[in-house]
Amino acid sequence: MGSKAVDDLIEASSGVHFSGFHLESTFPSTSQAEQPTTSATENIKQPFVIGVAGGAASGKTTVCDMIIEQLHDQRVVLVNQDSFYHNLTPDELTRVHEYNFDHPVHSQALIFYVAMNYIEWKYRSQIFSADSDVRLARRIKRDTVEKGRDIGMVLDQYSKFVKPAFDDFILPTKKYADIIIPRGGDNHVAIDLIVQHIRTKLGQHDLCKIYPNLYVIQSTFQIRGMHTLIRDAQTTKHDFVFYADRLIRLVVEHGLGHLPFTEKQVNTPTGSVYTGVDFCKRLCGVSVIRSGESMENALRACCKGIKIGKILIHREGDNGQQLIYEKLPNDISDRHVLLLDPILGTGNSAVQAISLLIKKGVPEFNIIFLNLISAPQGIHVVCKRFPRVKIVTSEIEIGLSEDYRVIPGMGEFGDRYFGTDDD
Ligand SMILES: Nc1nc2c(ncn2[C@@H]2O[C@H](COP(=O)(O)OP(=O)(O)OP(=O)(O)O)[C@@H](O)[C@H]2O)c(=O)[nH]1
Ligand SMILES: O=P(O)(O)OC[C@H]1O[C@H](OP(=O)(O)OP(=O)(O)O)[C@H](O)[C@@H]1O
Ligand SMILES: O=c1cc[nH]c(=O)[nH]1
Repeated sequence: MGSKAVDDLIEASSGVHFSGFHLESTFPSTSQAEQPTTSATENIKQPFVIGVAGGAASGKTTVCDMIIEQLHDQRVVLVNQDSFYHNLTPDELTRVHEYNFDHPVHSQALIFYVAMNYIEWKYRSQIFSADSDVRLARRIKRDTVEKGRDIGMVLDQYSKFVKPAFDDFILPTKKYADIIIPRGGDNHVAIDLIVQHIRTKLGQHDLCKIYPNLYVIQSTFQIRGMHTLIRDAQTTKHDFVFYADRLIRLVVEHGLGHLPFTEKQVNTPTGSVYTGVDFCKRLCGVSVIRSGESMENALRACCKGIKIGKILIHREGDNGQQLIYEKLPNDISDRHVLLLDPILGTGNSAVQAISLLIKKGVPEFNIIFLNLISAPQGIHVVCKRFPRVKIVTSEIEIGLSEDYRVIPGMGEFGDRYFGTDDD
């Protein structure tokens, strides 16, 4: 079963097993997402499988592609039954028009067909286009125009194999469907609802429940307004810096709130005693050059005279992370470290930076990583590897694009903040 679909599935989910019907991947189940645990690595092994069925050319692939595109989540993959056909023997190839591709027994897709009927799916969805005429018309068009087949053969195959197989194997499964999508890819409302549902199941909205060390600052319309401005491609550099600075200041203040404190009493001018707390003394900042440097002023404005170290990581594509430069306080291992970088994308830069801090003797639980926006992928990577590092962010994103840009994101933060973009 070394098909590309299975390879994609294995590649997309680290630690995946594919044996028989048992898939093990990194998808969190809802029940797990609802129960925070202390070990973030323990609770993310359950697969979430959606079975999709429907007549030939009803739009299954189209709908699945649309859902996957909207989800922007590398954890979501399509396992297409078409990838599981047996190779035809030379004898079968000579009589290919007599071969019933639509009968499940003639392909390894049988296991999926059986699974569809007998396994207790997390969720079954079924797609039916408005009627069989539409499907037949689409099939004729696809097979003659795209595959160059003769129309007589297409109709012959339809009446001999496609229609009976639909009646025998597909239509009876309709009663098990949780959702029926009329009009396939044209049904944007149904697709949008399914996308929202999967997002919830994947915990994209609620990563804080999976990872107790992830803190997203409480959103207000002011904060949403600032995000709207910095994400808008039309925003001028001047405004981008102004609103990014405002947001950074909020994130920094929130991050400082996670430092330990000691109780302190003071006498007020009225002669009364006020019982409060004393700020944590042993701390420093570390900025990831260069975007992280945009957060230094806010940290200095909040913590008078704070020491700030620097780390430069060179990034080539997704994998070429390389530590180029570091200058850190000598006594960093005795300090709480506020790690500064406005963007958490794949998490590779953050992993490099945090690994260096740990190598320098900083305890993992003394590191607070401050950023403006975080992609779920980066959160998973950092939280799994360093479950005791705190991440403070102002918004969680939808995901990453194929070239590892944060989506919806705000483009190249460093270029927009420091004015080195082309415009
Ligand atoms: N107009 C229109 N065409 C669609 C729609 N959905 C799918 N199609 C077209 O119908 C054809 C078949 O769609 P697919 O998504 O490949 O259907 P499928 O159910 O995966 O097909 P099989 O793999 O043959 O079972 C393609 O040429 C699509 O472009 C739709 O909602 N409206
Ligand atoms: O999570 P990752 O996928 O590693 O991406 C995040 C990194 O990308 C950005 O820097 P960038 O490489 O754009 O450099 P810059 O700060 O110099 O603009 C950001 O400041 C992070 O360091
Ligand atoms: O989307 C991204 C990803 C990395 N760095 C950025 O500035 N933006």
